[in-house]
Amino acid sequence: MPDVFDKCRDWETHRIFKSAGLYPFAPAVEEVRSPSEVRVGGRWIIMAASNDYLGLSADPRVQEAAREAIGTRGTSCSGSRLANGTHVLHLELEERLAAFLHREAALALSTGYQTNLAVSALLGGDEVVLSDQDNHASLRDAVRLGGAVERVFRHNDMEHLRWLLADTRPGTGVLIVTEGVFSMAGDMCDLPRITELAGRYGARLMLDCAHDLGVLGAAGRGVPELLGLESGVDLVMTTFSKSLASLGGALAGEADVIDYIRHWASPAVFSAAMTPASVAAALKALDIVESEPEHRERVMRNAARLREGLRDLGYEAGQAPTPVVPVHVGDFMLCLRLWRALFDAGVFTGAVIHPAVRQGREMIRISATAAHTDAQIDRIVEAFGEAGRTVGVIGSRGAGRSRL
Ligand SMILES: Cc1ncc(COP(=O)(O)O)c(C=O)c1O
Repeated sequence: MPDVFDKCRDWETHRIFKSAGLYPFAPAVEEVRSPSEVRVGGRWIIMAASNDYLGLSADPRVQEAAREAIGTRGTSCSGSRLANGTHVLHLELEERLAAFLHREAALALSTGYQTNLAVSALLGGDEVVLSDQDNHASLRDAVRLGGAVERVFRHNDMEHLRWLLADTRPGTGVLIVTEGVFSMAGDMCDLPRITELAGRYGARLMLDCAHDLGVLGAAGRGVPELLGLESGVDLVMTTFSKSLASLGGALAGEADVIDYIRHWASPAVFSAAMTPASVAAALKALDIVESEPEHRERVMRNAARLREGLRDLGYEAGQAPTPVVPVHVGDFMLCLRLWRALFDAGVFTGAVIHPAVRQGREMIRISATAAHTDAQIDRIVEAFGEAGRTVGVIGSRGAGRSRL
């Protein structure tokens, strides 16, 4: 009989990563001086891969809120939300989020991944989900868990989406699922067209705002606020692990829908509630998002400075004004070599390879944060110059010589 463990013993990616000195896949952080400076392998280097966009994980107010919650409520809720795990803090966070997002209700779960999985409660065999090709794995997994039919449209291809809507049997419930800011390439969905199509065909729209909440829009409510299209989105999802400097996630929408998910979603029913420290940190970070727009302004300035510097070197660094700056490489080994050269030059970026992206779409992903100083942004750019020349992805004179 074949051994189900056999495949684990000698798989190619594993071998490549080990030989590149990248085991287990990314180096472990030993100490954190700030969200933009960490010690790895005994060296202080610039962190350019963290999704702590507003730099709030280092904010003394957020840290104190987490400490206080541990002091008064302990380290764990030790039970699911439907059993003993709901504390008044969870309810406060849900009420605050619902009010912030101008929705009737919200449900907070222990990770963003689980939050997306919880949408499976809405998705039975009779429903069809129309999903962008570049959607996060958790959104794709939710459809599988629920058992709905998934039809994938080419990334941001609105004509393909329109065709799929027109091709769906009349009377079928349809949920369009996409992301405000796409997690890897940092581009935005075409929300004006999507909301128009959803309205025209009577489909519901769910938007994953993991990477835009707290960052985009005058008040930080993400892409729907930025584009003035909040009423066109039926279900908003966000995580707390990025701008809100914590761990967890939330769905916000109509009260009946949120209650239904709360009761029927396995990830909500069969998993422990967010820890008190995570809830308290997210609540405090939300206060800061609501009252201090300067952090948003700073991260967007840093992202623009980074993009401009990379373009001057000859890199194509994404078009959208978001904190996620992608450097497309398009080759697995080249991506790892560039990542390694950047790391050796003192910059910790994200090597984005399959399965995080489709094969051939490999990239180095940089996250700008409000914590980066101008000097750090300039050093990141400089490192891309050095590393790019070492690996041969840009020419010796930089601009205009890029092979990317
Ligand atoms: C678009 C998107 N949705 C959901 C998630 C899952 O969130 P979390 O990591 O907080 O579980 C992520 C995380 O990377 C993401 O990028």
